[in-house]
Amino acid sequence: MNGAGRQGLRSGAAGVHHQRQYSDNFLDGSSNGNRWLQSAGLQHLQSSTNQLPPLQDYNLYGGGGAQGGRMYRNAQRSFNGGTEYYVEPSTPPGGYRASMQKKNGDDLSGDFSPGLLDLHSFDTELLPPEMPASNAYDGNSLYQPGRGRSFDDSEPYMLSKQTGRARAPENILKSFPAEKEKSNSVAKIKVVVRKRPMNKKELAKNEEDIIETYSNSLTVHETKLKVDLTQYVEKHEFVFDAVLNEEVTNDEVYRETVEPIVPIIFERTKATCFAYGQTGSGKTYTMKPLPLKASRDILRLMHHTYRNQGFQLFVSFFEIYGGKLFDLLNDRKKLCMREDGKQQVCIVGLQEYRVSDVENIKELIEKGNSTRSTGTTGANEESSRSHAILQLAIKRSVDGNESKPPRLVGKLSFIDLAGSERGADTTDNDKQTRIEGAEINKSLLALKECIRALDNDQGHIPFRGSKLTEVLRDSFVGNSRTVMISCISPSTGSCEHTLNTLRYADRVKSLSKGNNTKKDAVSSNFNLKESSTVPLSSITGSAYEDRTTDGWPDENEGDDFSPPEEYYEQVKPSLKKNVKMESYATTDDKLKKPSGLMKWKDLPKVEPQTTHAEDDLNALLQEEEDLVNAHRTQVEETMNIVREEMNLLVEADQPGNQLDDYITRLNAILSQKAAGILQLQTRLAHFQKRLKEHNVLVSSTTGY
Ligand SMILES: Nc1ncnc2c1ncn2[C@@H]1O[C@H](COP(=O)(O)OP(=O)(O)OP(=O)(O)O)[C@@H](O)[C@H]1O
Repeated sequence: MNGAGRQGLRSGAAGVHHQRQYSDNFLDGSSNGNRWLQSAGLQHLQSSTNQLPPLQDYNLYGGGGAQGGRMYRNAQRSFNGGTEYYVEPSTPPGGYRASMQKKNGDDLSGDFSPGLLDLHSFDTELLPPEMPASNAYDGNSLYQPGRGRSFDDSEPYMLSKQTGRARAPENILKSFPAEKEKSNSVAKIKVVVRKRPMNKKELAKNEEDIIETYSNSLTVHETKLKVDLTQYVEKHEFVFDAVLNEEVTNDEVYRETVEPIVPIIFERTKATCFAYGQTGSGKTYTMKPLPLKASRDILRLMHHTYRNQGFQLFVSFFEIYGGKLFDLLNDRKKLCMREDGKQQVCIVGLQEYRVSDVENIKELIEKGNSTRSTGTTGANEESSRSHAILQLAIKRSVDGNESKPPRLVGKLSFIDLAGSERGADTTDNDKQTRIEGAEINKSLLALKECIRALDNDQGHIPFRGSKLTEVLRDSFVGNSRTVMISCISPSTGSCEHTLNTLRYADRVKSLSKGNNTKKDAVSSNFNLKESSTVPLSSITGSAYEDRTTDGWPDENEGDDFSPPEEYYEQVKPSLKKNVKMESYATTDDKLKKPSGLMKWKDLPKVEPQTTHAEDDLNALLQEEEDLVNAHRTQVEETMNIVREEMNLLVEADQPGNQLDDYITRLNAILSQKAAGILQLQTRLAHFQKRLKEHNVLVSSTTGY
């Protein structure tokens, strides 16, 4: 990984070379900075400071061709013609109405005039909470197509065209027992981790599964080298709202993440669900089924709980690539984002479709996916540099008036983020790659900041941090919910990226009020002894063979993705016999760690021979890391403060600006700045003192 290795520590007296990998800088795009601490009485220390984030990169913007995109690239067009459906694009103010029919698999590219989706004028403004019942109308009648199939309330809904099976409304309603109560209990921010199974390549390379999962926590077992070159395992523990292991199906993922927020988007809530993680960790696999499942539930609610209340469902799908927007439901038409006088975001030209049955939605999602994939060169390298955003908007006509455009009630946005490790590519020699890496960095950083602001009910939300957060602006104001799914790969080779992903998730979680996140055990505990004495035999691996050419079972084959029985019989018979559950407290049976192979048994079980000197050095290293982390946080905060100051200056220039208000806010900003600097200075002084205590001399010169 670029920008990973950061420092080493040399113990002169012992004559040994002690190295630790820092892997926390993917967000900063820091390059291969090196720092060498040389232990005291032993040698002096030389430090270089190039590990700081290249701040100027945050200003890089734009660039990028139009070939991004890979979301759901494995999507198959399972819809086989023969089904007629009707899709209505959104009706912009004073605009047009277009309809589209599909028969026998005809292409979807209808004659759509580009719509102007003005999020401010009629979209972001939410309806008042209550609408008089007398004004309610049946939204379906408004767009009842002449031909094609639309939802008819009188018929048993959810009649599957493929199977012809109808589901009884009572059963369906069971899934939403008490929407209102549910909504109150939905956390503002939910951080869920999903671990994917080992794939064929990893198995072929004899890689090990280093992630142990419990119901809401996990442990990463990182294999490291001790000073005497013996291996040991360092444990990193994390706690999240939920941890979903490799046996968890997409259905269960949906139930854990999105299902609880579906009912509350009828209650004027905007919710965002995004997947995050390194390339190949399962973001697309995880995100792909969610919008369809959510739409299905939304339609159920619309046609039962909220029957005849005039709700309508709209779909749009676009991607951000290199800071530019492309409409995935309109031949990758380039879109532009504008801000009006009231600082409301408009995505000019974004096509939005009104949908009334699940098949419509499925078609649109598949169309978007295929547009996305055909827009790429087919190389994953390129595709994982774009963010894909699918939005489901619930609208309602004002006073049942058909001539007026419907107003937004709530919105559910699904975001398949670019591979997180891409953000580290800012050192790449290729300018374009660097720009993209910087944009991804910016997006991830800005997303975290927005979530932080959101959860703290902060007045100022740093949307402008990136294109992604600007686009999602209206999802971060008012009543909103965020679900983050961190996708991780299980294998040894991905350890560093996995830790990065988990640390990012951990930060997001720790921003949340009332979080219960335990810190990464290693970052707060440098007890080498403890991490060395992990009972290696307790680590179980689980893997099973994939069935397709790209190393995975076909993700479209259904949600159930469990290891085939024959895998145990033919591929790893030992797995079945060696099943051994360690006595981990697991509250939820279905999330229990699957039985698996005892791993790392070949690894020498070295008793750590840590000396006092080594402990001291490790302690110093840890403190050094803490200092750098604190510095990083302080830089992030300074950037926010500077943005706030700039806003304040802009406001100060406005006629009629209140001097009192300006003075108060400036005072607050300056105090905040001073407090941040003071805090860092104190920490630095403490670290210097510790270095002195251990006779570590810090030299500012380059020589040893
Ligand atoms: N939980 C899972 N169970 C089975 N297969 C999975 C799982 N997660 C991911 N896969 C498979 O792993 C491969 C990579 O997953 P996916 O394309 O979703 O990764 P990604 O994180 O979206 O990568 P990129 O950022 O490059 O797009 C795919 O073949 C997918 O089917």
